[in-house]
Amino acid sequence: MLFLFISDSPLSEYNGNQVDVPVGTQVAIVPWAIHRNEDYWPNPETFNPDRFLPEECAKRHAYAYLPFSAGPRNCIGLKLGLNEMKTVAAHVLRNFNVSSTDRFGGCSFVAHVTITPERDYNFVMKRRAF
Ligand code: HEM
Repeated sequence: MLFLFISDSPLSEYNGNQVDVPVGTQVAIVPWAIHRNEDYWPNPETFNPDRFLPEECAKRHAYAYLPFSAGPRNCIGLKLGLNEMKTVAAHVLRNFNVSSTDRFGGCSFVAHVTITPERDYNFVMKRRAF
């Protein structure tokens, strides 16, 4: 799926395999919107890691999930980034109980180069006893 922003016209959505793009068109691919498209991600705001089971991934369009972009100019740090995140998450969760009074549903975000929380969120980290 490709979202086209054509000049100042409203967002148009295209669901086929090819589209004619007029000269001068600015094209923006919006992963935030793609990752919340109910056609690919039912209840998109629900935390459901099972979405990423191999058999579930096989059912989806290859470009339905684009955190590292796709194609010849995708992120060269993809594997390093994923491994770093898993390593940090494993170390933190192994050593700390993490809680928060903030709820994800109450979060709001602003669009910068990357999408950023609008404000700080408080977490409590208590070292786990072994
Ligand atoms: C969670 C971590 C990361 C995310 C979500 C991420 C995401 C992305 C995305 C979406 C792009 C494409 C940007 C575009 O369309 O122009 C990109 C490109 C790139 N990323 Fe990452 N990235 C991450 C980590 C890293 C790391 C760890 C490195 C290097 C060690 C890296 C190096 C690059 C480079 C060099 C490009 C440009 C590739 C090119 O234009 O051919 N990224 N990244």
